[in-house]
Parts: sequence; C-alpha cells; structure tokens
Amino acid sequence: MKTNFEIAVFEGDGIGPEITAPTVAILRQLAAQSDGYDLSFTDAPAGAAHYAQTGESLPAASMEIARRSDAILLSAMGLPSVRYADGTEISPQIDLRKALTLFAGVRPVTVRANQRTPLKIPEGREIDFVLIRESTEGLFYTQGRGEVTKDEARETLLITRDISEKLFKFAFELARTRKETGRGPGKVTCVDKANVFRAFAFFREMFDAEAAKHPDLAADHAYVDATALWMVLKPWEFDVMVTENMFGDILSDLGAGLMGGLGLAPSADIGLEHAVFQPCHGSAPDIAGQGLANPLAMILSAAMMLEWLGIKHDNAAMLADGTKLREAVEAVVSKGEILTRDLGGDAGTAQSAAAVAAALNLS
Ligand SMILES: NC(=O)C1=CN([C@@H]2O[C@H](COP(=O)(O)OP(=O)(O)OC[C@H]3O[C@@H](n4cnc5c(N)ncnc54)[C@H](O)[C@@H]3O)[C@@H](O)[C@H]2O)C=CC1
Ligand SMILES: CC(C)CC(=O)C(=O)O
Ligand SMILES: [Mg+2]
Repeated sequence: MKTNFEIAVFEGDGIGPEITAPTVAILRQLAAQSDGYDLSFTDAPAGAAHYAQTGESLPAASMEIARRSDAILLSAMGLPSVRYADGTEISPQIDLRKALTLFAGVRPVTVRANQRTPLKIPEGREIDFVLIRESTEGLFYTQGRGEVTKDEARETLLITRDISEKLFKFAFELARTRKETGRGPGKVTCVDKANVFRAFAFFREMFDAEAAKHPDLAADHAYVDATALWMVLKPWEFDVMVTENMFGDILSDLGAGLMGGLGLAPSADIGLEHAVFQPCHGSAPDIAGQGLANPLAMILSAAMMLEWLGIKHDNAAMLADGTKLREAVEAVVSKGEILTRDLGGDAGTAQSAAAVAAALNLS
C-alpha cells in the first residue's frame, strides 16, 4: 500500500487561489501515477480576506490542520487594504513561522543557461546558491508589538542562542549535502552587520563555533551591505549564505531579481518538525483575478516540499518526483516558449502550469 501524506493548503489572498489550484492539480497527478506515495489535501482558511470576513486571520482550526499535516503548502497572504487595529498588515504567515518554530527560511537562487536575468553571466558560470533567512526572530521579533509614541518608535532585534545554533547547524548540513551532490563547493557565508551591532557580533560568534565543528567545509563572513553588492557583481561565488530575518527578507527579493523576477523564486520555512512551502512573493493584488500570475514559484515550492518529504521519510519516489518537478519548471523556463508576462512572455497562469504538466508528460 502507498504511504499517504497529508498536506495542509493555505490558498491565501490575491493571486493565491489562482496559483494554488494548478499547483495542487499537478501534485495530485504526480501522486496518482506514483507507486511510492499518495497525497491528500486539506484546505486551511486564513489570511487578509478571511480576516475581513470573520475577524480572524489564522483560525485555531486552520492552525490545527497545519500542526497535524505532514507538510504545509501556502501561496501568499496579506492585502495592503486589510489591517489590524494597530495599523500593521495582516500577516498570519509570520505567525505560522513563529508558532511552528520554522527557523530556517530556505530561498534558493538559481539561474540556468538561457534563463532571462538582468546580469551578464560569464561563459561557463551559473548562479546556484541558497540563502537561508532566519524566519522567527531578528528584527521581526516585535512584529505588530513595537512601541510607538507621538515622538518615537522602537522595535527589537532579537537573536537567541537556541535558534541561532539550530540555524547554523542547518546551514552547514545543507552545505555538506550540496557538496556531496556536486551542487556547491561546501561553503557557508554568515551575512551580518557585526561591525555595528552587538547582536550581530553574538550571531557571528555562534556561527564561528558551528563552523569549527565542520573542518571539511569552508566558512566566511560578509556584511549585509557588501553582500548586496556581491550578489549583483559575482553571485556565482556564493554557495550557502545564512542571515537574520529582515536582511534575508530583503536579500531574497534581490535574489529573485537575479532570477528574472519573483515569479521564479521558491522558498521553504523549515523547523525540526514542521515545514511551510511557499513562493517568496506576496499576494500581487495588482494582477489578482486576471489569470496573469506566474505559478512557477509556487510549483517550485511544491517541488521543494516533495524533496523535503522524500528525504524526511526516506521515500525515494517522492524525492525523485520533487526533482522531476523542479527540472520540468527549469526546462519550461529555459525553452522560453511559454512564459507569463513577468518573464517577458504572453502566457496566462493556466498555460504556464499546463506547460509544466506537459513537460512531465502528465497531459
Ligand atoms: N510571504 C507572503 O505571504 C508575502 C506577502 N506579502 C504581502 O503581499 C501584498 C502585496 O505586496 P507587494 O509588496 O506588492 O509584493 P508582491 O510580491 O505581491 O508583488 C510585487 C510585484 O511583483 C509582482 N508579482 C509577484 N508575484 C508574482 C507572480 N507570481 N506572477 C507575476 N507577478 C508577480 C506583482 O504583480 C508586483 O508587481 C502585501 O499585502 C504584502 O504584505 C508580500 C511579500 C510576501
Ligand atoms: C509579510 C512579509 C514579511 C512576508 C515576506 O515578505 C516574505 O516572506 O518574504
Ligand atoms: Mg519578502
């Protein structure tokens, strides 16, 4: 009998439902034709539109679905027009990361041959690095709870030993896996601002302590401002970079820019037990409801989910399907015939997803 895995689905706001439906359809087809695993999906209502209707952004019942599932698939949440009473935007995806302690925000940045990029990449080079953004603390710690008076506003940047140690262990383990599978040289770069903030000197100390446990891997440091520069001038020199929450939020959109846009940037927020898979982009209200959204970042996030589940549960079929799905997206992008408008094409969401299904021989 095939092992069944339960997936919680947060279709979210804006373009969320439009990119979730074709992604789940592809996953259903992959599972249906596999002998090695099955998938079942449970919808979990949450987000800005849900808040506007019910007064709840992340209902307890949806949290329960997330907790009991094997993995969580999420599109994007938030709408600029829907805010909590304190004026901040509805952001249950951040609550989810904190509640499930999903400290490792894994954001791969890859540019393959023929892929549109604003950079001029030297012959024989490819961009292939992973940005790990700490996802539960840092400058997001006081999210919605900062102190604001008439004359000043304060937020707290929190770095804890517990989370940092887990984060750096994760980063070095990922670098080792990449080295063993030929994807990277085995190097981890700690990105911080240790020249100015004591919190980052502390962050760096714990990084160095973890680095000392991995003599087979290289480790170095870079300040976040210089990292933004190097990401544009020679991004092919990075392998795994690990950084604080806010720095990672900003640098991962820069990484998405290198890939040709947010529509190609997947991500995963991973903890010791749970994981959420969602694109780096937001709910794109400017194009919502028009069938124009690029579904590829969401489909790539689903591929990361299959790979993560496959490794976690030692399920070779699932791991292989995750890799197949990622490669199918890469093939569609590299061919360049069926692309959404954000990537310079004229295809809609449905055509783009259908091209991936066709590359997988699903239809
Ligand atoms: N992880 C999440 O759930 C995130 C949620 N947000 C929320 O999303 C809302 C909109 O935020 P923005 O700053 O506008 O960021 P955004 O990522 O939604 O959009 C930025 C630009 O990229 C385009 N874009 C994004 N995803 C696309 C896709 N799949 N296909 C084609 N074009 C795409 C949009 O049309 C827009 O022009 C806000 O409420 C924000 O808080 C923003 C970032 C991440
Ligand atoms: C609401 C945002 C903090 C989410 C975001 O920008 C992200 O996950 O990259
Ligand atoms: Mg972001």
